[in-house]
Amino acid sequence: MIEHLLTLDARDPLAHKRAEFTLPEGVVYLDGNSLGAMPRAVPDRLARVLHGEWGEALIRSWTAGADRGEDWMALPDRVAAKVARLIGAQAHEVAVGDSTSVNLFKVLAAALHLNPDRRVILTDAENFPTDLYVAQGLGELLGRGHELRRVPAREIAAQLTPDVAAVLLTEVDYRTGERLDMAAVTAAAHAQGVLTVWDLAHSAGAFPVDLRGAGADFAVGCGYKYLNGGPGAPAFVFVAERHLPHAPTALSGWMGHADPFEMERSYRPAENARRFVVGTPQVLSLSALDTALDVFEDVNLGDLRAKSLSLTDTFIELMAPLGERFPLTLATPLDHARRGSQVSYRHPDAARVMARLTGRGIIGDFRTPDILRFGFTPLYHSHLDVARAVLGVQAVLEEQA
Ligand SMILES: Cc1ncc(COP(=O)(O)O)c(C=O)c1O
Ligand SMILES: Nc1ccccc1C(=O)C[C@H](N)C(=O)O
Repeated sequence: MIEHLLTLDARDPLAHKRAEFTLPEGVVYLDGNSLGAMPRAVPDRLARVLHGEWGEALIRSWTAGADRGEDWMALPDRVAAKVARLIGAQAHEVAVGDSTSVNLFKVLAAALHLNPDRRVILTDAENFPTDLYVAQGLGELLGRGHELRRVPAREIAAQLTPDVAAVLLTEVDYRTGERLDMAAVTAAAHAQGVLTVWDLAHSAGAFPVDLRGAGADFAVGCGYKYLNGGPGAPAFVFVAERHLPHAPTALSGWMGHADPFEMERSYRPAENARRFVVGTPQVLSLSALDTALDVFEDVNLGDLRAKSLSLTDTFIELMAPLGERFPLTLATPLDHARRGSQVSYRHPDAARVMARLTGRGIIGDFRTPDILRFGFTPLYHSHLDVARAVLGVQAVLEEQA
């Protein structure tokens, strides 16, 4: 078996990418779906921004290099263009800034505005909490009788009734790693006059996303997971070109204005998705994300997906014998089309198992109530790492038995 894994690693077209990350010795880091590892080039970039651009050039950095598009003002747009490639969007459909939660509020507000005669936001009952809270809060704030209707993900297509304004879904479930069929759900929603809002937190950078191909209306996602932008990295927002002229910005700030330094008395939004940038761009964290995204520059996204599936297949295969000896139940679909880039198991004592695994340097996540979650990152994992992780799980389960 080990020979087979070594052969897979020897043939891995992405093997060289690992050297572009800083990872601690002796750790198998299976938590890039919560906080991605640090790309090696980030500290130097931040040092340049801190000492040169902030320390020396000071206020001039907002506009210095504008002719080459290197000014701080254009930084959100440069980062947006890099994200666009990873999510199958055009650069002018993407904006970067704020958090995923805040961006969710903006696009959901726009979607509800574009579908004014309907009052239901349909969502997966098990959606990530922030998605549920933002939708609930926005509905209450609007004070027009909006209802957040939570149904099991599998029933979404059957629940697209004429009262539904928007469907809010996370493409890859944060607990089980189950991936929804974005194109099919979007087509079904559109057939019923429903707009779609996709949360790509566990998709962007994990595999190629095709928002345009799917015909999606709106999307958001995190900068700090598979995009490796660092803790609290700015998030992204996608608005399909056809909605841009009509999509209102619930938070209309001066940095989303068509010409911020004109200081006009009334708001005139930028024509592109830049209108969804609200206030002053977070230059330090945007710079880290900008450099982190360069890691993807020479990456073929088909290779990324193929390797992700090979890693998760290998993990599932090597874990199978443990499932016969211990109370472990696979929670992730075997079907490739329904899988993201993580594998999860249910275990009655999952919290303790994960604490012990972490103690051994196998870092994954426990998710309430009983989920052991292992995130695989095709840019910095080898098949040998997968085997090390399984040996760690075996040791912990044997210790606990
Ligand atoms: C599906 C999903 N949406 C959103 C978030 C996070 O949103 P924020 O970055 O605003 O905390 C996460 C993880 O924290 C997530 O898993
Ligand atoms: N942003 C965080 C801050 C602190 C701890 C975890 C997170 C996560 O991102 C969790 C992740 N969304 C998850 O799917 O579990």
